[in-house]
Amino acid sequence: MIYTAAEIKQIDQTATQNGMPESILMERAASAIVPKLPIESHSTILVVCGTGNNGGDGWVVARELAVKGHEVSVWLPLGDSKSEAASTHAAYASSLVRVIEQPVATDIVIDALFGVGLSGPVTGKARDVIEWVNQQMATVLSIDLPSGIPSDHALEFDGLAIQATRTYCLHGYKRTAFLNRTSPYYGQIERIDIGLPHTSGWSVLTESDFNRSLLERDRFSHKTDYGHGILIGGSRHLLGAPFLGGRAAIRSGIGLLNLSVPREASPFISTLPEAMYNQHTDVLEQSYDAIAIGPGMVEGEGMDTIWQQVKHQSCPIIVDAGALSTRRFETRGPLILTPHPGEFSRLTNQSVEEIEGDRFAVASEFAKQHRVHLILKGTYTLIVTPDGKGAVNTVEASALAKGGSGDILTGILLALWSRKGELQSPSEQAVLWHALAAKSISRTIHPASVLASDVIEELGRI
Ligand SMILES: NC(=O)C1=CN([C@@H]2O[C@H](COP(=O)(O)OP(=O)(O)OC[C@H]3O[C@@H](n4cnc5c(N)ncnc54)[C@H](OP(=O)(O)O)[C@@H]3O)[C@@H](O)[C@H]2O)[C@H](O)CC1
Ligand SMILES: [K+]
Repeated sequence: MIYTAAEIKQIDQTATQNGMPESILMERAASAIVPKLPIESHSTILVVCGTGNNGGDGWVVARELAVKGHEVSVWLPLGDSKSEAASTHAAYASSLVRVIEQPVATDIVIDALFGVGLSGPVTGKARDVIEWVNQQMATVLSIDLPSGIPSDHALEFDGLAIQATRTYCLHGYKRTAFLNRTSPYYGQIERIDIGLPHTSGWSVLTESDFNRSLLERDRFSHKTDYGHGILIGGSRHLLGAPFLGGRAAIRSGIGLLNLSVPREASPFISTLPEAMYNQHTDVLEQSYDAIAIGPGMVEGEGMDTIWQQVKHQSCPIIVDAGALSTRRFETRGPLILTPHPGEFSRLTNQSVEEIEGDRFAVASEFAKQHRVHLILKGTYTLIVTPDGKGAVNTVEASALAKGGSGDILTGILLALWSRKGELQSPSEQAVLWHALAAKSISRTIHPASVLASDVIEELGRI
C-alpha cells in the first residue's frame, strides 16, 4: 500500500486517540527494523536523529542495537527531541549509547533525521548534515524515508537528500518511492509492518500479483470463450504498429482478432494470417468484446469517422497513441486510456515535469474527472480506475524503453479486456504481463538489444 504524509498522520492520530500511543508505534517500528539491518557484529554504527518522531524511531533503534552489544553512537545535529514520545525514548536510550557532538566516520549510518514530517526543501543546518552523510563511505540505512525526500510529490524537491543504501518504509510506501526523480535516493526499499490498519487507495504490484491462471485453458473451451476483439490502427507511414499489437493480442490468448488497417497495409497482411482484416473505411458492423484504437494512427486520415462508429459500441474501448490526440471521453462502455507522459501532457495541458513530479495525484484526478481507466506509462506505470484509486507496477524492465512497446501493451489489453469481464483487473494484469515478458527476455538478450517482437514471443514463456 502507498500513503501520503497526511494519510499516515491521520492513521497515527486515530491510533493515538484509541489508546495506541506513538511511543509504542516507535517501539514496534524499531523491533521490526532491527532484525533486518545488514549489520555485522564488529560494525560501528552512527544513528543520526532529528527532532521529530523519525528521530524517535532512531533512538529506539539505537537502544536496541546497543542492548544487542553493538557499538552505537547517536548524533543530534539539530538539537534535542521536540516530540514527547521521542524524548521519553531518548531519555532511556541515552543511558545506553554514546551521544556525540561531532560526527565520526562509521561503517553504518542510520538516518533518522526526517520522515513524513518534512515540509518543503530542507532548510538550515540540516543541509550540511545531509551533505556530510552523503560524503561518507558508510552503508546508509534510512528510516521511513531518505531524509530530505518529500513524501507525496517531487514538485519542490531541490535535489538535496540522503542517498540511502536501503530504506525501511513504515506502515506503507510513500509516493516518492515510485517517482523517477526521487526513487533513486531510496536505494532498496522494504516495507515495515507496524500493525496499523491498511486504508490506502493505492497498491503496489509485484511479480507475485501476476495471475498465472490467465494462461490456463479449459479443455472444453471454444475460441469465443476467449473473446473477440478488434484492433484499429496504422496510418500511411506507420504500418507496423497494428501488427505488433495484433500479434501481442493473439499471443495473450484472444479467441478471435480483427485488425482494421489502412489500404496501404495490404502487403503486411500475410505476416499475421491468424487475424481477420478490415479496412479503416469499412463500417464496424459486428459487435466486439473489446476494441483497441490508436497504434500507429495519426490525427486526420479518417480518425473522426472511425471514432464516430467506435464510440457507440458498448464494449470496453482501449485508446492509445494517435487516437489519444483528441480528447474523446464519451463512450458507452468502459474507456481505457494508455498515455505516456508526453501524451498525458497533451490530454491535461500540464507539463511533463508537473506530471512526472506528481503522477499519483494528477492521474487520480484525471481518472475521476473523466470517469476513465487510465494507464499512465513509465518506469512505474500507474493503473488507475475511474474512482481515482489505483496501483503502481514495480516490475521494472528497461527493455520496454523503445518504440513498439506501447503497441504490445495495447494488444495485451485488448486480449484481456475481451475476456468478458471474467478477469479481476485486466489492466493491472496486462501491465504486469508486459513487464514480466520484457524482464524475462532480458535474461537472454541484453535489454538494449531486445526487439518489441521478442517481448511478444516471450508472453507465452513466463
Ligand atoms: N504511522 C507511522 O508510520 C508512524 C511513523 N512514525 C515516525 O514518525 C515520523 C514522522 O514524525 P514527525 O514528528 O511528524 O516528523 P519528522 O520526524 O519527519 O520531522 C519533523 C521535523 O522536521 C523539521 N522540518 C520540517 N520541515 C523541514 C524543513 N523543510 N527543513 C528543515 N527541517 C524541517 C521540523 O522542525 P520544525 O522546527 O520546523 O518543527 C520537525 O522537527 C515518520 O516518518 C516515522 O518515522 C512514528 O514512529 C509513529 C508511527
Ligand atoms: K529518515
